[in-house]
Amino acid sequence: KVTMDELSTRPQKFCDQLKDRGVAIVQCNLQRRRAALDWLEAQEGNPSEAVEAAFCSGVARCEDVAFPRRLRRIDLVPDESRTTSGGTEVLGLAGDLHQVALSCLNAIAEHEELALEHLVAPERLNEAKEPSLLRANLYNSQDGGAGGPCWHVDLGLLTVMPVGSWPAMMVSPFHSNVGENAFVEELLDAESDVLVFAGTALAIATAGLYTALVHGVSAARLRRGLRISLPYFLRVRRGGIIEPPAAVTNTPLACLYPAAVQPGVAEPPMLDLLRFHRDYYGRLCTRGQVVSVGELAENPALAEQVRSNFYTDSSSGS
Ligand SMILES: O=C(O)CCC(=O)C(=O)O
Ligand SMILES: [Fe+2]
Repeated sequence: KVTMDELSTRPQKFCDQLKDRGVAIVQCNLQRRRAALDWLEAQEGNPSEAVEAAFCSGVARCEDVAFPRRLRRIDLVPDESRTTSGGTEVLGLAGDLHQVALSCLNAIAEHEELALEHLVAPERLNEAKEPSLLRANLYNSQDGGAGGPCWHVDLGLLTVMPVGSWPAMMVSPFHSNVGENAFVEELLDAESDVLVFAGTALAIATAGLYTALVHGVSAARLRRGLRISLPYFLRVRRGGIIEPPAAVTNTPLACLYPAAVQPGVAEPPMLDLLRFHRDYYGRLCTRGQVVSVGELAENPALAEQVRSNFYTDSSSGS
């Protein structure tokens, strides 16, 4: 386990763990976790408008989704301002996890001598399509788990995740050194530890030095009752441009797993993610079947579907 102090004093320890196992464990302040879970649990049956109304505009979004499985998602961006009613602990937790995520990103930036900090900035939900946010997933135990574990990678730079109501997340055997236990949350002290792992954007920004962790959620373990998980996603800000590290510009980035790479658009490749991944992985990924970039390129009908149906952003231009 890595302490918050060690992130700045011994960044290599954290970076080695992340690279070797695909996931690192960081000890931090999780005082608000329990109260946040309690508050969220009470929101299960509330109308989504009522959940959002507990926060200032642009801070919360509550959606009941059916894909890839039936669940309620409460997204919260860290925000200093007061809640209008309740929800203080969960908003505070979002802020705490954001700080942990930034410290982790800084450790990578320092150890790898890469400029990464400029890629992130606080944004409200109405300012960016997919800003950095805390996502409370409220899984319905009636779902049945027909979708299986829904293997996927997260789209952002880093995901920081405390233990949910109980451990159910599995890390995939695709990652080389994951170890014996696929249920990595079981390695955590719920009161003080978070899992940290990379998403697609970090894989691109480091030219594959760090790879996105393939993970999913055990359907069997969701049948125990209402389970809440609390991942915090640190993402590239709107307009943030990732330039692959100079030393490795010849790496064929398209093979690093990211969906948003468009080979040959610029030399050396310049990538403006523009929140493409969420659409790609979140909507085109069926039952964990990630569509490859090559497949997209060879299938004009699919490409057109992505362009016209998913890749629209009326507020674009910044
Ligand atoms: O619920 C979990 O444990 C993991 C959730 C997750 O992977 C996600 O929301 O991207
Ligand atoms: Fe995930």
